[in-house]
Amino acid sequence: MIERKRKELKEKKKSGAKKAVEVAKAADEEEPEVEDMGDVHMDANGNFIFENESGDDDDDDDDDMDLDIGIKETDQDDEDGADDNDDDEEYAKDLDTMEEDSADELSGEEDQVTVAPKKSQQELDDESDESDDETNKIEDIVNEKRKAEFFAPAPEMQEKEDATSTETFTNFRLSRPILKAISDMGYTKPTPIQTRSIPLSLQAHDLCVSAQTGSGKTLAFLVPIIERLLFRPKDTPTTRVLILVPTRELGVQCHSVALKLSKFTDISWSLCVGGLSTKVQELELRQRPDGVIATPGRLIDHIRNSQGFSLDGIEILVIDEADRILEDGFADELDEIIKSTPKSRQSMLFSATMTDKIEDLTKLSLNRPIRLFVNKATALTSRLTQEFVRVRAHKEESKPAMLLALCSRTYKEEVVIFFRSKAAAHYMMVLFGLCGLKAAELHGNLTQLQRLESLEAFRDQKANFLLCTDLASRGLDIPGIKTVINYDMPKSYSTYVHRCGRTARANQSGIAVSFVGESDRAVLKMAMKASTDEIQHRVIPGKVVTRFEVKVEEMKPAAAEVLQEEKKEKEMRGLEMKVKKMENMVEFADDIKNRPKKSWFQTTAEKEASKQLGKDKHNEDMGSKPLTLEDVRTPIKRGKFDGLSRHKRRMRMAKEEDKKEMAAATVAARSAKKASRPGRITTIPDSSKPAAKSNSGPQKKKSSFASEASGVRGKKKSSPSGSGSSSKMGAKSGSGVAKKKISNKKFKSLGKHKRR
Ligand SMILES: Nc1ncnc2c1ncn2[C@@H]1O[C@H](COP(=O)(O)OP(=O)(O)OP(=O)(O)O)[C@@H](O)[C@H]1O
Repeated sequence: MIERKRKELKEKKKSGAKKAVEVAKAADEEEPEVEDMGDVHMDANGNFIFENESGDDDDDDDDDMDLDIGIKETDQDDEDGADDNDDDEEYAKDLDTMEEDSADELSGEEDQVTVAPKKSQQELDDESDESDDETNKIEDIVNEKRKAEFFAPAPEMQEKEDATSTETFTNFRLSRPILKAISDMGYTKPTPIQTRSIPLSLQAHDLCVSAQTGSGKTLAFLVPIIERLLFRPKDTPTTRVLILVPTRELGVQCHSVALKLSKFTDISWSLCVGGLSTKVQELELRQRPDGVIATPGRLIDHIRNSQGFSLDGIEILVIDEADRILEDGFADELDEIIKSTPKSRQSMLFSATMTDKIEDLTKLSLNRPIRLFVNKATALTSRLTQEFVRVRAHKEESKPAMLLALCSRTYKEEVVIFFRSKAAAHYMMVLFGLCGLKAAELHGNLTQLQRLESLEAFRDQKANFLLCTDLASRGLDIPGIKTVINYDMPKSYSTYVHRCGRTARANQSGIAVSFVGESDRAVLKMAMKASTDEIQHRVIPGKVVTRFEVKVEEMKPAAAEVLQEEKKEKEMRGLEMKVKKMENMVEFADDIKNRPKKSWFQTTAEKEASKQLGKDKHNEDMGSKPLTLEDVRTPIKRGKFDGLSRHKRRMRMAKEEDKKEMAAATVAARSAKKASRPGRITTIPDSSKPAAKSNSGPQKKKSSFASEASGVRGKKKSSPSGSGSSSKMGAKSGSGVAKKKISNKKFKSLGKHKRR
């Protein structure tokens, strides 16, 4: 009796699952294409067309990733030899829960925020493709050995975690003027990284330093530099210190801290970054300032073209955000800079995501550097709350509405919002303006003046929102930023760390909210793995999103008008500049002819290639094989298994081999069978038979965001409650239309083994 009942129940669930699969599949086929933000254009109807500016294709790896909710996992269970019915039951359970928890069904107007259950480190490690890879272990051992040879051992005291407790700045035996400046700036105790690195830096050790964002690395390198500069020989002015930074804004910021710290000294600093007057910088450099803070490109320009300027006297070189400068297409510039400085210099590298890869570091000709990794376990502080908002593939176009909902209702001030492209940031800036939200933008399409003005407006709280690209992701220190929103999730975890690090700085707390789409799960997974704290899942009620979608629709014509006007203005400005240039060429013809020819470090094409190289390398997520510019100049032939992890590559290769063997065996069996048959006399084609149906069409993958975000994968048997928290997470759709959209019409028509 019990057995019969159980069977009936199973049958019922099974048919329910199939029905759900059908509904989901049908909805899936209605899904619109995912919109990719890029350059904004307008069509004849005033609708916006986005062109992907970066040319990046997010979906490269999707085929290789286990992304599906239910379906893929069901298939996996099949491979494992699990019971078919159980698979369907589990899948049905997912879908059922999703219907219950759909964001559309949220009763109030309030967002729903729940804690995503955290996976144990063991579970996450087990999932990792390469964690149990024997070859990796050997590689790790070899790498560790190489590192032990390359780095000098850190002094014992450096390992103490509570190093700050009794330390004060006076313990470093700093000179009075600098202690006075520190006290003037309001600092009483050094931060852990300052405690550890300042004494070593004062002893002129080479350093590779990694410490959390906002932990005071700038002071950690500036204080000992200024202290040492106080004792410089003063007979001939020489530029002894060079600080390299990746962005102009970071240069401006670092320069301002250096000036404050040197306030009571006679130490001079010069700022050499792009976008500011080369002439003024040239004049300053001629005075041989004690220290120069520079971006690599502008510095090269000065080395080559500013008379009398050289790096011959450099005694201390600092590379801030060193992993960025090492990876981001700066390779050739960095080479030239390193070659121009004396080998005897002291070198210090700083970053929150500092690489300790020997291949990257050897080119800097470091002298047995000491590696200081403070809080190595996580580059993000525990004072940061991480939230994720799921964006389903078919709801990508609702992102502007979701963002406006978030910024109008929840996070209303001191918010930095990151976009993948300049155009997307600007488009949103227009929408924010039309909505009456006070915003400023910061990206590479602005002039340097506009960039600095935007920063100032945001700093002075004249703007509540700063809409920016990754230009602002590193190093910027704006006190009081409460929230960081990743409108587009970055492609690498290190960028995620730096973006989130714009908040929760210097012992303050902060929130990072990320819109996570189907292609962003790799970074989400890494964030979950790296986080020692709870991660929240935010759901914006469907009706709220719909309301803002209507608003966005209504604003489109006005936004189009604004963009159109801006375009015209830009064209006018371009024309004016051309006219001015021609006038100058006529007026100063002699002068121009007699000027020494400027030498450029890279041609525009080479710069582009270099940039692309940087992008690719950056996206490799802390890099693996060092690429050369040549790799970019000559198109790389991609192998069949390129880009796959070793584990996946081996799986694929094994599968292919199995396939080949099977095919060979089938052919052999067929020909043996054929050979044993008596020979035919004639063959009559049977036109009445229908052609065999092909079921080999491409298979669309399904989402498993819920399981990723909740930390529970598809084989829900591990959940003791049996409720399957993954299904719960999945149900809380950001847009609240979960039940409608997972379709399986196409799927249903196929046999289960053919689905695979
Ligand atoms: N000893 C200190 N005591 C209190 N606050 C400090 C101290 N040192 C630095 N700060 C403050 O901490 C904040 C972050 O410092 P800083 O910009 O140097 O961080 P960072 O580690 O370089 O961050 P990022 O990795 O994002 O570049 C600044 O606002 C700075 O004023």
